[in-house]
Amino acid sequence: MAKIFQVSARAGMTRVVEPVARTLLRAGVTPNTVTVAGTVGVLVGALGFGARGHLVAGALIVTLFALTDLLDGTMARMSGGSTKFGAFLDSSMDRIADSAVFGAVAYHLATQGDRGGVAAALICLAAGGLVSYVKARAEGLGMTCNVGIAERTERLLIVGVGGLLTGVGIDRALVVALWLLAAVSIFTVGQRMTHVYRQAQRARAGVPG
Ligand SMILES: CCCCCCCC/C=C\CCCCCCCC(=O)OC[C@H](COP(=O)(O)O[C@@H]1[C@H](O)[C@H](OP(=O)(O)O)[C@@H](O)[C@H](O)[C@H]1O)OC(=O)CCCCCCC/C=C\CCCCCCCC
Ligand SMILES: Nc1ccn([C@@H]2O[C@H](COP(=O)(O)O)[C@@H](O)[C@H]2O)c(=O)n1
Ligand SMILES: [Mg+2]
Ligand SMILES: [Mg+2]
Repeated sequence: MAKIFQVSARAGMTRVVEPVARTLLRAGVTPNTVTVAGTVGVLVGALGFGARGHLVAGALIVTLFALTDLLDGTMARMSGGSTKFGAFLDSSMDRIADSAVFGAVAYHLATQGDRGGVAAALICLAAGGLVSYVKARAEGLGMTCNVGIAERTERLLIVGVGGLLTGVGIDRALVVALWLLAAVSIFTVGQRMTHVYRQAQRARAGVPG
């Protein structure tokens, strides 16, 4: 379900993303520059706005710059220049951006004296990092781990919608979204670990694939 959403959302964005990617390439901008600039934009939105309680502005700025994550890969593919370093940079910058988003949310809730909300944000921070780590470790060991209900896009969407709703006055929306996200992130860690366990078992038994 999550995969279907991601694939169709990505397909829908292609018509917008490709012309922008072409224009940037013509202007001499490299995919790595877009990767880094997009992350800096997310940091500004999360730390400069979200952490200070400007939730609507924070969510909109983070959304705008998070979407550039679709642009760098497209630019790399268009220029025939997808690189190992680019893939490494993209994934590493994603972790920095995600940490800033959940760190900012935790900080904001701490300034409100909402200890439960801070706990939820910290669980999301840790569990989201684990979701990505388990995949990276599996891939490093030559396995695949492309599964899970709460991949990066879903995690950002859940916290973004929660932040936006609280920003327009629905007080508990952000904290409810964080507890929901904490639960689905932990579940996703379990899904990914189970997936890797099964692959390792099949490999030990000599089953191909
Ligand atoms: C206090 C302030 C709070 C502010 C919070 C705001 C949060 C932001 C709110 C919403 C943002 C939604 C935008 C989502 C854009 C996400 C873009 C994205 O991630 O695209 C990349 C993704 C493919 O990922 P990559 O291959 O580049 O990265 C992989 C990923 O990092 C993996 O992580 P993992 O899943 O494992 O944890 C790594 O493992 C892997 O190594 C790495 O390569 O793209 C897609 O797959 C599909 C793109 C879907 C496009 C989504 C479109 C969303 C449509 C509209 C967005 C606007 C909605 C507005 C909602 C309201 C928000 C305010
Ligand atoms: N600076 C970059 C960024 C990405 N890539 C390549 O694109 C893949 C990710 O594509 P997205 O559309 O999801 O961003 C990544 O794995 C790299 O192969 C790159 O080469 N340089
Ligand atoms: Mg990208
Ligand atoms: Mg990325």
